[in-house]
Amino acid sequence: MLQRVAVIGAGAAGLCVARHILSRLNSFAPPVVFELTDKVGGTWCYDERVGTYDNGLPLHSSMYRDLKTNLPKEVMMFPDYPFDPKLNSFLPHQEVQRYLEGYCQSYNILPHIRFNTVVESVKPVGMTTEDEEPRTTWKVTSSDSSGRQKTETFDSVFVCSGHYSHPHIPDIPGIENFKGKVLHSHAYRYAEPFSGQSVVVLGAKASGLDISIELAKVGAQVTLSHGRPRFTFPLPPGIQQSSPVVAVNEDGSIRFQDGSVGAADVLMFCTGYNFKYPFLDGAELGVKIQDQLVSPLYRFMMPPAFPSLFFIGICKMICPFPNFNCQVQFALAVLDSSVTLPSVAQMEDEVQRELKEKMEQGVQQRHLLVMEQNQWEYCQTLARIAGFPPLAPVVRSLYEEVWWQRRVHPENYRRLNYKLISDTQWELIE
Ligand SMILES: Cc1cc2nc3c(=O)[nH]c(=O)nc-3n(C[C@H](O)[C@H](O)[C@H](O)COP(=O)(O)OP(=O)(O)OC[C@H]3O[C@@H](n4cnc5c(N)ncnc54)[C@H](O)[C@@H]3O)c2cc1C
Repeated sequence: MLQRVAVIGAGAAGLCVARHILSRLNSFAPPVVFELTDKVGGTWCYDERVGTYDNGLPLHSSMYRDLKTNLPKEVMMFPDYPFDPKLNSFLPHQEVQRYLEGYCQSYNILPHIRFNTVVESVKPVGMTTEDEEPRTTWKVTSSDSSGRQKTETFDSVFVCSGHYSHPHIPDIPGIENFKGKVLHSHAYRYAEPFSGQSVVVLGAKASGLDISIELAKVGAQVTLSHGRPRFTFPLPPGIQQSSPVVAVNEDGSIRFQDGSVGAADVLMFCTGYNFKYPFLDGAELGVKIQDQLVSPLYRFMMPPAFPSLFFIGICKMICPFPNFNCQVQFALAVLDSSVTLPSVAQMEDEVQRELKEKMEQGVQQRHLLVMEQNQWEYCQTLARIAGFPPLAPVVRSLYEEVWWQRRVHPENYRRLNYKLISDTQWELIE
């Protein structure tokens, strides 16, 4: 019997699931992709509004107007679907959106997407038939734009709802005393309104650094406050670094970790996002869903007790599209039984052992889903077990080159253009 798969979200991850299911129609029925907005692309759909949509749901995308990709298209692409070769390596967000629309068209995914439809609940249901092993099916309840609710049954569910939508705001004692504007990068769209203002940007990862540079360009005085080693590369004029903000004093002034005190018009939190899956009951799945961690997940995808529910793209600091592509192929190999999983107890043990090892190495709980260097071996392992082609070594080497360029020239690295010349080599082009 063909398996019925529900996909939550039509961003890059959900589209990737649909694309691979549609190429395996001997084992799977065409997927049902639920998408709460009226567009594909998720994160890459720029929306000038902030706050909520007309239907009152919170806005999903955290995209800002002038964002350019921080990965070159040569490594960012799905390995089986290149970007237009005429484009530069680093792209404005509109080009990524166009790319995802093209992907959708090429694999004829559009007819399988139910737009303006929000998944409200996903529940496992035990099912036993006479001639089969007991297995789980899933009841998925969704509601469309006219509020009509529908519950349908699926054999598996792919959670592709993204994790850059729910702002993480660290607890800062006295923040209620701050007299200026407080916002999170989720609600940042462009720099002009901050011209001439003093802005303390909290956090210096990708968004913190990029937004600081945008703000400085329009004449804001930026204090980039972070707990990382002080950056030694030149920052543009208008940006100074400081230690983390530890409190806001009663008079509204800001206290930093090194004891200094400052004033600002704006506090801009570039402090990342929380995991939130309002349609899942973690306890029922044996999974703890915390702000910064979802665990245990076998191979960073499946709750051990429910290996027909898959989280795609949950890890941080990865090369997203290639990573999704590996996870999806692995997950489908599990579903069509070309991969046999260990027992539930063994999967649980393995995840707990890995978590324990990381904590013993000093990894903080909120960083347990950060993959960074381990992502390549992870993808390699998925490919080996499920028998699909591994990522070409050039993806890693160019990714690492760009990573280094970004650290040294955060303002200028996007001017470079690259060309892949083989599976193992790239070159810099004029
Ligand atoms: C500011 C910013 C810059 C980035 N820059 C880069 C970059 O340069 N290069 C790169 O490779 N990656 C970048 N990323 C990472 C980016 O998030 C991933 O590349 C990728 O787009 C994530 O895709 P996704 O499908 O997992 O999630 P999303 O793109 O977030 O898609 C999730 C989809 O699920 C839908 N959805 C959510 N909940 C429900 C529900 N209950 N029911 C139905 N639908 C639902 C949403 O509407 C959305 O369409 C960036 C991220 C951000 C936030």
